[in-house]
Parts: sequence; C-alpha cells; structure tokens
Amino acid sequence: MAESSVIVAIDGPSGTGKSSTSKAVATRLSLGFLDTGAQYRAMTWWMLANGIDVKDPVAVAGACDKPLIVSGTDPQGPTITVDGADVSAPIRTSEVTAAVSAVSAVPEVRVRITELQRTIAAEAPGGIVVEGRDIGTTVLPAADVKVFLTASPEVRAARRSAELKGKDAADVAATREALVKRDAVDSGRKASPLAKADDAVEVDTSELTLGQVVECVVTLVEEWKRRAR
Ligand SMILES: Nc1ncnc2c1ncn2[C@@H]1O[C@H](COP(=O)(O)OP(=O)(O)OP(=O)(O)O)[C@@H](O)[C@H]1O
Ligand SMILES: Nc1ccn([C@H]2C[C@H](O)[C@@H](COP(=O)(O)O)O2)c(=O)n1
Repeated sequence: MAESSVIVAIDGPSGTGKSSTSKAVATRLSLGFLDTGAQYRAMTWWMLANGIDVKDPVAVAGACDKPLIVSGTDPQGPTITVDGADVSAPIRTSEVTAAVSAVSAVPEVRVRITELQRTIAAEAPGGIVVEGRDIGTTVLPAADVKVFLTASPEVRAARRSAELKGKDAADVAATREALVKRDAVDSGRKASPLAKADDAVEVDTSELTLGQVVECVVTLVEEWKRRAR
C-alpha cells in the first residue's frame, strides 16, 4: 500500500530548535521542509532594502504584495529568493532580526505569506514539515501531526550565542533579552500570534539533545502513519 502523505506542523518560540528538528525529521522521513520564519525575514529584508519604514504598518501593508518570495523545500538544502536573488544570508542579519516581528505583525503581510505557505504545503509530494509560530493554529489547522517546542530562555540564549560565536556574537544575557522581547511581540500581536494549538504535543527541549527531539517527532509521525493505514 502507498505511504500516506503527511503534514507536520512544528511551532514554538525563537531558538527552541524548530528548524534543526524540522530539517532532520524531514530528511529522515523523505518529506519537504518549509521554514516560514525565513519567509517573514525575506519580506522584512525587502522592506528595509527598499526604504519602507518597518514601523509604519500602513506603509508595510501597502508594499507587501510587491516582492516575489520563493522557498525551496529540500530539507538538505532549503533556499529562499526574493525577486530571483538568493537572500538566505542577508535575512539572518541583526537588522532583519530586530525588524521582523513588526513586519510580521501586519495583517496584510500575514495574509499574503499564509497563502504562499498553504500552496507550498498542498503541492508537496509525500508531505512536508512546516515550522513557524502559527502553523498548527492558523496556517494548517488540519495538519496531521502538531508539535509545540519549548525551552527555557536561558537554554535558548546559550544555544543561540554558541551558534553565533565569531559572527554576529552577542553575550548570552543580551541574546536572552532579545529573544524574550521578540517572543513577547510575536505572542502579543492580534493577527495569528505565536500559540500552541489545543491538539499539539508540547515538547520541552531544555534537557533533550537534538537527536532525542528528532526521535520524539519521528515517533509521533510514525504513530500517525500507522493509524492512517
Ligand atoms: N535539543 C537541542 N539541544 C542542543 N542544541 C539545540 C537543540 N535544538 C536546537 N539546538 C541548537 O539551538 C540553536 C537554535 O536552533 P534552531 O535554529 O533550530 O531554533 P529555531 O526554533 O528554529 O529558532 P528561530 O525561531 O529563531 O529560527 C541551533 O544552534 C541549534 O543547533
Ligand atoms: N509562522 C511564523 C513564522 C515566523 N514569524 C515571525 C516571527 C519571528 O520572530 C520571525 C522570524 O522567525 P524565525 O526565523 O526566528 O523563526 O518571523 C511569524 O510571525 N510566523
């Protein structure tokens, strides 16, 4: 019998391991992978590059249908382009990180990017792992498996600082402050805030290795596949 196509939604605050886990799960199970944060970052990068005031929701709403954002969903080499240009590096700068919560809170931006995400998920052969903040609640509420990752701010800051060492390095306290602030804006906005879906399985990754988190999600997907047969 053919394997069922599966849609996996992985949400959670910044730095809880969503991207690393989603890529590894997608690779293990031969699924696509979509980093929805990268799409909001790409929109933010375009606003900054084109001199749009990111603190002005009316200006952002008026311009957000202009950039063409395209995401490649190979978990071993995900890509993101804006108007044909590779923006995978510039969307990770501290300037974009500082502005992305304001841009992603604009309802018109969310409508446009949500539509893009739903199209990509619907077209993924065999299924896809989609990670973000509102995937289980808003983008794909009928997802087959929903996971909500958490970790203490201290652990997340330590992981992020270690990752940034030598590049955009900030100390752990400053990193912790920045991610807690971003979570507060992402959770507090009116339009599809960061939230756990009622039917999502919550996994606290603070004391788990990446391998253990991946194993946990793979098990949830395999259980779903057994039930779906
Ligand atoms: N369980 C884990 N144990 C140790 N380190 C981890 C674990 N999960 C993720 N990491 C590391 O933590 C950092 C953040 O992980 P990742 O980028 O996957 O988080 P994220 O939730 O996608 O973050 P963001 O929302 O900011 O994009 C990375 O350096 C990653 O390698
Ligand atoms: N589904 C999503 C995904 C991301 N965002 C916003 C909020 C985040 O602060 C920002 C960057 O995401 P990251 O790269 O840190 O995963 O994008 C959102 O609102 N909804």
